[in-house]
Amino acid sequence: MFKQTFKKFKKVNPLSDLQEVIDLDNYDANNSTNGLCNTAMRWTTLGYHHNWDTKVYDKTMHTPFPSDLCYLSKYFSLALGFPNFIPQAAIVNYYPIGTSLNGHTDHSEINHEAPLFSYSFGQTAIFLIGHGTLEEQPSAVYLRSGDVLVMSKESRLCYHAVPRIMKALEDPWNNLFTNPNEKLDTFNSSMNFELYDQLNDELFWMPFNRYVTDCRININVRQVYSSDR
Ligand SMILES: O=C(O)CCC(=O)C(=O)O
Ligand SMILES: [Fe+2]
Repeated sequence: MFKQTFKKFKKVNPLSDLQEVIDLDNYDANNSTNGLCNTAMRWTTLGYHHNWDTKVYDKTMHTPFPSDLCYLSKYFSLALGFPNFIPQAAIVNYYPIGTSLNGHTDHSEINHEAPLFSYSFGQTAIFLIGHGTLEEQPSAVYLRSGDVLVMSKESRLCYHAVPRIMKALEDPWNNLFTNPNEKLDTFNSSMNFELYDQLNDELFWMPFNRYVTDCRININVRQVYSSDR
């Protein structure tokens, strides 16, 4: 998934600010910079692309939604009582430590009944979740690597923000792949085994590991329309 967003979507996605996050084509394991000393927040979009200028999803701007992210989101939506959820669009946010995201609501989707699923990887975020107006006090929660946040029902249209990315106390992303039996988990039908095996290859994993050592990646998945179009 990260490889896809770093490499493929960087090239083909017209609505992306993904520059110099990791240059996989020219990555040099002995060079400590490799575009990683990036201080700005970057983003890219998947599926139906959100146009940040017009704030609408343009139906003509569509690229296939990644199947692994689709399976994952359907798994959570089914388990949490939203069996009709259709993953149609995602925003991938890349946050170096020290960056932030201003308060906003996500209301550009036509369908506000469907939940929004948000996955966090790498460094820890302080996430503020507010209410329907800016007058009410928000609550603060940590979003750590592996956390899944669901915004559904009344929270779907609430104000939220990421005021700070902080250094995580642990790096669980580095001990995920030690047990081969993990391959037999729930997702094995949707897993890309070739990619999974590459994760044990230190050279393959190194650029991603170096990136999440100082940065956070958030992927948030939305249903835009009422049905599949
Ligand atoms: O990074 C996060 O946890 C939130 C991102 C977000 O709110 C958004 O992309 O709309
Ligand atoms: Fe948001």
